Amino acid sequence: MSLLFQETNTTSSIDSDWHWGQLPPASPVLQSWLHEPGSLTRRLRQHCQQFHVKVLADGVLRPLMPAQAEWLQAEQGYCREVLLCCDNIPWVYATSLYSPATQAALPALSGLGSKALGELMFEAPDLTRTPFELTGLTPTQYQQLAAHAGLAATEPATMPWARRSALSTGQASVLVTELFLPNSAPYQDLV
Ligand SMILES: C=C(O[C@@H]1C=C(C(=O)O)C=C[C@H]1O)C(=O)O
Repeated sequence: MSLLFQETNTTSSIDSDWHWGQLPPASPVLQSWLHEPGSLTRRLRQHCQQFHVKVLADGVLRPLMPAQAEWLQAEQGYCREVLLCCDNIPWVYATSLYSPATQAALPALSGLGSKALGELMFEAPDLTRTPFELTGLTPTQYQQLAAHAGLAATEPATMPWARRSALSTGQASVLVTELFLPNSAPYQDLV
């Protein structure tokens, strides 16, 4: 499945191979961020004075790519694209994808605004998540994403890594993809 979700034909998607397991090698700091089991929002808050969520897009997703439709098991879905910012610097580009059934089961998802999705979902005592899948972006893929998300299109010094995992509570399930942006703390021992 692609990293970026198509929305009303306006955004492009980046095809990327997702892997299970211990990727990438050699950086304990990056590993710990990629495998953080708790709320990423909570962890990011610990690294800055001021945390905020910048919503890039929020709405119905149509048409869906086949793999997205397969995951959603629905003809359409909802997609939210955000930047998680620490002291005004974007550290994480995140997308979340969910079906109309999930929206019905968890209506608060629709009114999140600048509240972080993690702050809603991690309140649920029965929250579970699927094992993380990881992928690294090529410089070209990163430039494509940077242009889409309005980020500085500088060549990243290290390969940018993303993770994805589905968060579930009750009948609600949200596929969350998070890309750690270049120059954020997860890469501190790589640059
Ligand atoms: C899933 C979490 O929520 C974060 C917040 C998001 C949002 O507000 O859209 C999206 C993905 C996450 O990185 C989390 O904190 O772990």
